[in-house]
Amino acid sequence: MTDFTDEELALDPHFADQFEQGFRPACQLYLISPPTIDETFVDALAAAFDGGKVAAFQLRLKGLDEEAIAQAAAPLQKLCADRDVAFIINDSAALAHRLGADGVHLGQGDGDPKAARRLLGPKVQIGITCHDSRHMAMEAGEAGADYVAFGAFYPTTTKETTHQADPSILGWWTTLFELPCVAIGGINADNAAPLVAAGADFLAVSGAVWNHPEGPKAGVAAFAAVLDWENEG
Ligand SMILES: Cc1ncc(COP(=O)(O)OP(=O)(O)O)c(N)n1
Ligand SMILES: Cc1ncsc1CCOP(=O)(O)O
Ligand SMILES: [Mg+2]
Repeated sequence: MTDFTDEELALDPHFADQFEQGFRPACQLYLISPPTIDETFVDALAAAFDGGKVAAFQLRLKGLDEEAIAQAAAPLQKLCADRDVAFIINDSAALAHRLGADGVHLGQGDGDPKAARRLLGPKVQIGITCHDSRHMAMEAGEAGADYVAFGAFYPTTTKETTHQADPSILGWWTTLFELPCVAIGGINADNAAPLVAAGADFLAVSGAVWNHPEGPKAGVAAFAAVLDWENEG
């Protein structure tokens, strides 16, 4: 891995190209599936979409083989297409390619982003986990990612996490780079405001929606308090 010096951070031509003071769209919701689902989940997902504007949905099913995920994906991918929500596959560029998904999310151990780009072409979104690392985020940008994901910002029971991110990394990223950044980890409607204020382009959320006491529609609707949905037209 390359180590970037402070001078390189300031002068790297690739990143300098991305530096713009222009328009940045308002922060949006990026919904992540529960780690396990059953055949009724498509109804829960439709209810979640009824709660407010969801920009992207990630199918994140842990411990299932590719065939089982592909089967589960079909009705969910159709619903996303009908509701104009980007359909993102977790972990596997090969599966995203097979399904014709709108994107893939890759962790640091989920394969080479450049190989994923070669497989998926320029139109499919590639997101990369960068934990709390500025270095990983810049490498992801250089490798051609469409977004970088930082986290976990808050304690979560959805995934065992070993990295804790501070909101300042979002401010640092958005000041320097145009490439969107995603905040993830234990985010709910009550603790999201500092992440939005720091510059998160997307809030990636699972438990706050699926475990909301009044159901997923209310879980999504609760984010209206922190996301500028009214101004989006
Ligand atoms: C938007 C987003 N950000 C981070 C992750 C975590 O990815 P990874 O580190 O590969 O861990 P798993 O999700 O695979 O357990 C994510 N899925 N989505
Ligand atoms: C997948 C993932 N990666 C880092 S934290 C996390 C879990 C996100 O789920 P929740 O919003 O329930 O904390
Ligand atoms: Mg992964």
